[in-house]
Amino acid sequence: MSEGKVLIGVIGGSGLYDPGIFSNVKELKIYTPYGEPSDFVTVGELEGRRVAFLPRHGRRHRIPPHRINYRANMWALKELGVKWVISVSAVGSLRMDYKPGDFVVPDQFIDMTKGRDYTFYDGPVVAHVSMANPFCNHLRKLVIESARKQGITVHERGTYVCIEGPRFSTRAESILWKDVFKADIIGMTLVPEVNLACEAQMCYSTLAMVTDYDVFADRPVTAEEVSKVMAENTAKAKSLLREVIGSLPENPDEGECSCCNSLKTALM
Ligand SMILES: CSC[C@H]1O[C@H](OP(=O)(O)O)[C@H](O)[C@@H]1O
Ligand SMILES: Nc1ncnc2[nH]cnc12
Repeated sequence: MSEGKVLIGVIGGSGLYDPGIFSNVKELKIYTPYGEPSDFVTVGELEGRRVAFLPRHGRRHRIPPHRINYRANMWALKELGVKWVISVSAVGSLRMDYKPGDFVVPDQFIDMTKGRDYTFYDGPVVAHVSMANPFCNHLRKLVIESARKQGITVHERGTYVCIEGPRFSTRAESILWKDVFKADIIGMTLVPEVNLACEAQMCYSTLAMVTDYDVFADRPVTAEEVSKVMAENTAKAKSLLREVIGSLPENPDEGECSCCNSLKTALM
């Protein structure tokens, strides 16, 4: 396979620190204007495509959600030529019918984070990207179809509420997210990854794995529980990634969509 652009990027979340399914693997240290990404980027081949993998918490899960250098991570993927980003995340469920072990492909988010670096456009160039449809619909559809093909339980929609962390929610907060905000799933890492992808004009979809019922349910969630359920389900996540990656176009010009032009109407 020719060296060249890497069109597909995978960001691994809690429990997914190593793709383990690539061949001809190389590890790249990438320097960015924002400092270091969370780890080396592993570039390899899968289903005839060149794919880059980056664990957002670092391989040994050393970086908490509020300390992740999201700008460096997204810059590194863009620098490699990535057009499609599939981000894998562990999430809590805010509804009983989204069960631990199920997958969700969110279509909306609510941002409850407090102090992250949200933009590549800190001035003097200013951009206001649209977040009306924050995820790439083409990529979402591919992820959903791939899950169905593999017989994996997947929920086609969901609003992800992103909290600052690293603590889990109080019971009062959890009930607020669920009953007032009407969010479906909860995590700590979607923002600002999703909006930086948009600013970088990359297509972005999240493959969220439900690891627990959030604390509105009777039992408080623990990090141990999240890791256990994630570990039980990483094989499913990997085979789903293989299916999605194999179904992406080999030619980058195929599948052009509005994500690739998000700056057209955003710059001041
Ligand atoms: C280990 S529990 C909380 C942790 O898991 C999720 O991370 P990720 O989205 O990277 O899988 C959640 O957002 C928290 O960061
Ligand atoms: N219940 C929860 N709250 C926040 N982040 C999570 N990640 C996984 N489960 C979570």
